[in-house]
Amino acid sequence: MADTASFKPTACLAMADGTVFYGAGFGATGQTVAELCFNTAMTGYQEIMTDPSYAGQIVTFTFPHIGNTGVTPEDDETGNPVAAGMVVKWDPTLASNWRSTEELKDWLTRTGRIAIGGIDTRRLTREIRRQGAPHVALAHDPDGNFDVEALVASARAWAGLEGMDLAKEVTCAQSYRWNEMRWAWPDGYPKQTNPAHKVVAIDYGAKRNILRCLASAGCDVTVLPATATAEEVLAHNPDGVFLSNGPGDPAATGEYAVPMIKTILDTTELPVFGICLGHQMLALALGAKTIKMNHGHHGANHPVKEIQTGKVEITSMNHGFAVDAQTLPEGVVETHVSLFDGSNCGIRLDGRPVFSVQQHPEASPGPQDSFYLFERFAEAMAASNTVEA
Ligand SMILES: NC(=O)CC[C@H](N)C(=O)O
Repeated sequence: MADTASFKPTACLAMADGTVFYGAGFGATGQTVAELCFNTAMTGYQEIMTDPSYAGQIVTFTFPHIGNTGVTPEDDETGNPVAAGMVVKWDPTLASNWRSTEELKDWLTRTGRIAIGGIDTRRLTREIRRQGAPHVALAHDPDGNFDVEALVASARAWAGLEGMDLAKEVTCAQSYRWNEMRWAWPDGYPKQTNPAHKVVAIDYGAKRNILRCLASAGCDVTVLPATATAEEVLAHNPDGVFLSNGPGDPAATGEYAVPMIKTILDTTELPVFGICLGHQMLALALGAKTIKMNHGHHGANHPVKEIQTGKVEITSMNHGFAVDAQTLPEGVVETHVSLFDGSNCGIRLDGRPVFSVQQHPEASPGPQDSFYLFERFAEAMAASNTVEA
């Protein structure tokens, strides 16, 4: 048995309500303040940590074996981890995978992300559900010196994600082209050499695998920064416009993104497809409202029903806000619904090739049931090109 009497914590997680968890720190030292969420996926901790949608959030992993596949640059959803920190049950498992190029611990240290192990993640998850996405301070000090009152005070002082636009911080600085497709054995990521559709993708914090799925569905993708105007989008003469996932409050990001989306909808007949934050902002542009959820959806096995077909897809989810289906105006149809809590998971504009979903059809990590949505977008672009011709 471990000698608990001599255990000296090297990390501390302090919640705004005064609850404190002690554990063993790893990764970077220092402290950070963020919203705490939990993710139930059994694989893909690297993709989760590098998903830009997690800016401003610390992720509790409910699956206990974290670290066992190490880290490889091939699995990054963007350059570096974006989530503010990591909470796990045990010390990270040593990497045991042929694709791994670095241990999880070393990667977190190198990229400046704080982690805490040795936490009763089941108890913590119940706390997150009870309190509803609590604000927390996470500190890692190898000497174990913590000013707990100051940590609690900084968690209390943090303004929270509501009203926060984080897309501006994680979007690309300049536009770029993308032609890499989905992973295919044994070649890794093949290139799309014969694209059929020109797509402008707005990067509110886009995951690479979304861009890969677009390329795999036959798209030649040009990625533009979050603040791109409708004129800048249309200057590329696209066949369709894609609105990406991203962090923060859709209403705050929508202050500049929604007018752009509205102009595209009002002045063109172009197909538009949105995922997650992109879905929420399309809904705002169509006149609906978004709401903050209690503890959100973060996992890789969330059942979503497509209302028209009754078909259920198992999906990847990562959101803390949702479209309020009660506020959808006439002409906007609810297409998908969460079977966990009935929250809205998809909309379409009646009679137009304009649609979006809350789930992550690119998975990464997670099941690929929803890939058909990329094909649907490609089909919509093919159909609208035929009409023009
Ligand atoms: N994955 C996302 O795009 C997340 C969207 C938004 N930031 C939310 O938390 O709901």
